[in-house]
Amino acid sequence: MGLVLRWITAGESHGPALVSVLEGMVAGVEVTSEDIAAQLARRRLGYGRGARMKFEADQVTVIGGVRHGRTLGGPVAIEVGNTEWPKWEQVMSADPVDPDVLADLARNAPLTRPRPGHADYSGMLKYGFDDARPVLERASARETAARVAVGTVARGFLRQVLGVEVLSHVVSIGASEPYVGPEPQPGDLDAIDASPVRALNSETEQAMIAEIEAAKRDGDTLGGVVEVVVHGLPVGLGSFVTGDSKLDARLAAALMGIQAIKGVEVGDGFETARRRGSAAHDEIAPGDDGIVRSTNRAGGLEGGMTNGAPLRVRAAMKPISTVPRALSTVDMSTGEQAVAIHQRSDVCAVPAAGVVAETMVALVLAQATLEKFGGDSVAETAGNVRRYVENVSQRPPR
Ligand SMILES: Cc1cc2nc3c(=O)[nH]c(=O)nc-3n(C[C@H](O)[C@H](O)[C@H](O)COP(=O)(O)O)c2cc1C
Ligand SMILES: C=C(O[C@@H]1CC(C(=O)O)=C[C@@H](OP(=O)(O)O)[C@H]1O)C(=O)O
Repeated sequence: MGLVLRWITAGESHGPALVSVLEGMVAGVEVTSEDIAAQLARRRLGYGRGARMKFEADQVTVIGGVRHGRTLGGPVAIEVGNTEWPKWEQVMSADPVDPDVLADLARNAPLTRPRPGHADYSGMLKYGFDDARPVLERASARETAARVAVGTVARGFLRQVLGVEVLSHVVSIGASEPYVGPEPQPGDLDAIDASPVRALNSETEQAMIAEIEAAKRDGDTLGGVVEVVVHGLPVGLGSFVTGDSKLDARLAAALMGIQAIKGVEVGDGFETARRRGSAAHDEIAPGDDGIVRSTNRAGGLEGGMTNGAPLRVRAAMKPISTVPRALSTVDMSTGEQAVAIHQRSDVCAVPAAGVVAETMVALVLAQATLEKFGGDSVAETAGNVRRYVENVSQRPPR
């Protein structure tokens, strides 16, 4: 399947910068460096993040594809500078480094003890490295900053052509009781962002904070579950005709592509598998203004297509792999039992993962929107959307 919208990132966690390119975006999407910086700032927040979030800043430079606050139709390229770079210049230099300096670096900071739960072990074997540095630098979730940068353009596009906002909230952290209640509305996003754990209500928020505090005290780490919700999508994004055009498949792949995401649920997900069919689907009834459904167990997706109900997908994040209470491993240079390195790390990054999950959903939805409606400018795509929405009849025949 040829994809009309593509994105790619490059860069290492402690390199000079991360870069991302978004190809296939129409002209006329309103986006500024401030908009990108604001999304990057949301990704840095959250109770339980580690020291690096405090002393490092994301420096945004739009390299191409945008002029006077609007996209031009060509590839959009964004750089997110790592302000920590001066301290890492020798360790991460792209050019050969003096062999004595290199030997010194290896002696003082040998990364020969792969950390369980990270890419270290398989990456060292696969690429033939005797050191985990070249693996962890790219495997690090620092890379998600570059995704959030181009995702800001996708969010602007969705807002302008479909009038939708992509939002998320944290459902649970560790063993905290999952949030149960009405799904968030676009107007709730500011309040969610103001919550230190991006929770929808204060009761779940307190339970989540308590979980993080307890894990921190025990030298441990946590994962959790986030939910992404989009209201107001038109019917028919994605398709049932092939497996790889199904929107649920594409959303799942995009969410699973986020570091540490180990499970994805669409709508009621795994809970649906426990129900009988009569209590698992969303019955259809005629309403005054088109058809109505009294439930949304499917999370707005049937047959790989949006069905007009709010889109609702969840992603489960495993606990942070770099556990302060060091895990057992093997020193690859000696073959001896050892403990994994721990210098610093997040206790919990679930609130940040929610912002990254929003980003991935926004990118996939922008891709599916461009596939269905085409166009080279916001005006053209929005016009195509308007004609379709006017013509598509959701009314049952009378
Ligand atoms: C926003 C975010 C922040 C993360 N921060 C850390 C961290 O500080 N320490 C850590 O060990 N893992 C962190 N991770 C997870 C690892 O990057 C990830 O588990 C690792 O690269 C292995 O990949 P996998 O879990 O997808 O198999 C973070 C993930 C995300 C999404
Ligand atoms: C830098 C970010 O996240 C990092 C993701 C990460 C990991 O292993 O994934 C490990 C930590 O970095 P370090 O090992 O340098 O302390 C996090 O701070 C970021 O999100 O901007």
